[in-house]
Amino acid sequence: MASSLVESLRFRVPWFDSAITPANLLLVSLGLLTLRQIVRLLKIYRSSSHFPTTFTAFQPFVLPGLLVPTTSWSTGFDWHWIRRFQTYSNNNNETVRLVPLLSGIPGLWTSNMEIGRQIASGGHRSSFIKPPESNGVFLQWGMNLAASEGLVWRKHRRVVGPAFNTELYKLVWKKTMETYRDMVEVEGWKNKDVVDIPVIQAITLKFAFLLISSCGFGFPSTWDAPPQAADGGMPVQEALKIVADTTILHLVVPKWLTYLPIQKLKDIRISRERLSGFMHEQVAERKAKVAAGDLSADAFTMLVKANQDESTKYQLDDAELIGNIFLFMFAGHETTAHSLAATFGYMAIHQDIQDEVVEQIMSVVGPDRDPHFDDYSKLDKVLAIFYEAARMFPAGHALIRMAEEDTVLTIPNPVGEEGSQTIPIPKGTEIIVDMIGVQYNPRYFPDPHMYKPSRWYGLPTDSELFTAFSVGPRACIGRRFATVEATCLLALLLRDWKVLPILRDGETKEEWGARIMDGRIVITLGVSNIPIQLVRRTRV
Ligand code: HEM
Repeated sequence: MASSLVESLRFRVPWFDSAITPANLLLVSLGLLTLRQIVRLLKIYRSSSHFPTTFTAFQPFVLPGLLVPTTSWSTGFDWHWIRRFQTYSNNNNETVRLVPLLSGIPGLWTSNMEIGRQIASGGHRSSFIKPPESNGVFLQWGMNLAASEGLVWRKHRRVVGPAFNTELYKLVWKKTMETYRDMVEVEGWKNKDVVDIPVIQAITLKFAFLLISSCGFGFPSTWDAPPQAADGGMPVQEALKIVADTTILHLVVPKWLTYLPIQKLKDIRISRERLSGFMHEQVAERKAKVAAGDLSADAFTMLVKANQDESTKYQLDDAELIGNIFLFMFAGHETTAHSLAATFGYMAIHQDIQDEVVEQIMSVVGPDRDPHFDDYSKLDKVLAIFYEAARMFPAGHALIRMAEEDTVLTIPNPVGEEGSQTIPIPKGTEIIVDMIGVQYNPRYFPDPHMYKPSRWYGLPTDSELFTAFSVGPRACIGRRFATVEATCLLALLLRDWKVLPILRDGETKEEWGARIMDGRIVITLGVSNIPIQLVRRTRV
């Protein structure tokens, strides 16, 4: 059939033979692909016409949109933070369609968590997946829980799930206490009554890093510089720090550049080589220890144990085990540190809330004894100040998904109207659960712009009413790790110190708050640099 068509064309079109060149075939194929893409985009565009449209120059989160700041005509990577009070209220809808005119594809952005639940809560049968291109940052060490989908995700979840257990959380509690004491000693706060901290993030980032190092990787870690390696090479703790700090750089720097005699670039390669060798040795060592029943409670050992306990069909290989351990570093380090920093910022502004929380710490723990892991669930006001800061600055600010097949969404009617509507969603539609939009949605939070930890008082610790860790099977597996660490650190620090803002001349606390408590997105959402002062509390 095809050959007779070619023959008849050859007969009727004299220049036919000379027209079939590789270049022309390539052009025609490209044309057909472009046409297919246009038809697909039109289908997505038409099907989402249910929602109000915001036009923009570029799609955010994708080059060149990533490089263009948010302005009135363009949505940069932080547009959902900058326009958090306008996007949904101006459109009178909890979901909007963002249509890029110059580059990118149209996408839906929603601030409604019932829609979010349908899209992002996952499980292995979901019609929505994370677009593969959004997983680059997670995939530098091996397949893992966050980057996988479907049955592969289920396999990872079966092994990773049991590693997050009470023994691990007790270890987090213990290491938080040790690290706090170590920090006070090394920073020289022990003999001071007033400590000025120009950027609290320098402290919280280091703290969260050491906690992941010790409780995730099982590395001995101290607030002081890491001990020198016996072989004179780069200490593994230092290698881990460089790896954590250069994640993005490693994605964009070509490998050959890391062979140039520029120390910073060389370090990217050397730290990775050092850690890779070390981690493979560690897997072997831990397998032997687990087999001998010699267990420590860090997530790495627990992961190896959970893997050994699985039937062979579901076991992860060494690269996948290592991929998951590094995932804990990427997913759990900055997120926890930023949320802690925001908590300190709000404590500095709200002395009344700080006093109320210290009262609870005193009544549960008392003035002198070490807090116990059993105190965790009783310190609900301490957890609440962390939750409320994490609500106002949700570190995981956007859950990006794509429809893997033609499907439907149930859209709840506006507040005050019963019922919902079902709308079709064609394959390929990108939907973003705007976690900033969700956390500032008045449907869920009256006065969403106000810091009110009392919203969370008395809430069971794992309640899904708190949504900044996401919800459902695909919610944050490190939630309890983060909240146990935060509760213990805040209880210790607030019991010893009063947190105050470092004000400029003539500045009020409110002005300080307006100047300082602004969002900054570098992969995760955090607050801009927060300067605080600690003043030792006098005990009566
Ligand atoms: C305040 C701190 C944290 C916040 C706000 C946070 C937030 C989130 C959110 C919103 C998700 C869902 C992402 C998505 O579906 O696209 C997530 C997933 C995840 N988080 Fe966290 N996280 C925090 C701390 C941690 C910690 C401490 C760890 C590990 C020790 C961790 C490990 C993970 C992992 C492994 C996933 C992927 C789960 C899966 O795909 O099944 N997170 N986190």
